[in-house]
Amino acid sequence: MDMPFTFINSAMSADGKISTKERKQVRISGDVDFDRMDDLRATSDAVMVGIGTILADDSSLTVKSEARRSSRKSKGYDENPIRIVIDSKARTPLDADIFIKGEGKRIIAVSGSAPADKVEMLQQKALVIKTGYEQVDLCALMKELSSMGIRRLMVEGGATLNWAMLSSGLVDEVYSFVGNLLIGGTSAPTLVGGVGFVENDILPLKLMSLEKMDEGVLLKWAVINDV
Ligand SMILES: NC(=O)C1=CN([C@@H]2O[C@H](COP(=O)(O)OP(=O)(O)OC[C@H]3O[C@@H](n4cnc5c(N)ncnc54)[C@H](OP(=O)(O)O)[C@@H]3O)[C@@H](O)[C@H]2O)C=CC1
Ligand SMILES: Nc1nc(O)c(N)c(N[C@@H]2O[C@H](COP(=O)(O)O)[C@@H](O)[C@H]2O)n1
Repeated sequence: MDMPFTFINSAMSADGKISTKERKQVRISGDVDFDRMDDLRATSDAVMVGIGTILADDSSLTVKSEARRSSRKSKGYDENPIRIVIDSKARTPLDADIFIKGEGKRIIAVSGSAPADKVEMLQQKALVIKTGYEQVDLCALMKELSSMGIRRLMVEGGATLNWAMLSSGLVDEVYSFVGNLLIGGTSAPTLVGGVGFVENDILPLKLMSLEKMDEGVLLKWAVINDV
């Protein structure tokens, strides 16, 4: 089965950090990059984040531009792409902005380790898809998303989900805005977290484009998965 075309979009500091050591959201992008991100959301079938990002940032993942929302509507789509949270243990708060803000479908991807009562509560707010035992089985989930008609998937982090998707060979492209600031801190999350690759398994990239944007640089990379 064809997997969705999947890209990661992220903003990082000049030292590769995507937030602070307290995992607090930092404004790294300028207005132009935020607008570019909004356009990516508006042109995607679904936007995915990890539960760490929901708990840290309370992201709504909505399309901010009214014109883009109207354009989606006029084509018969919901105003916002399907919003997906990767949340093995069903920890997504019921009052999270992702449920409160904006119209459109939500998917909470849980695993067999999610408590039944929490799953039941989430089912009142979203479609709940269960894969895997302890953690969400991302490959199985991606197949299911594909069977639902999701062709273009935007992954918005954070570090742990980025690692899990990349190390499972599920990402086609990575778009990284590099901003004009240094965050520092060994424990501050970087673009890709997780356990990391050993030397023989390091994932190669091909540079697609490089563009000066706001006070930083936008890098677009293709992931070479088949080496
Ligand atoms: N600058 C930027 O562009 C962005 C920055 N961020 C920042 O990133 C930080 C959050 O990143 P992080 O803490 O890494 O959290 P993530 O958002 O990456 O979520 C990670 C969690 O996903 C869950 N998960 C479920 N299934 C899997 C799986 N198969 N593999 C891996 N994880 C899985 C795990 O929790 P469980 O086991 O409970 O399911 C895991 O802890 C915040 O500080 C946020 O501000 C986030 C997005 C964009
Ligand atoms: N692209 C980008 N640039 C930055 O400077 C950022 N701080 C982020 N952060 C992520 O943007 C998302 C916020 O979404 P909503 O505005 O709530 O819809 C969230 O995922 C942040 O972590 N991104």
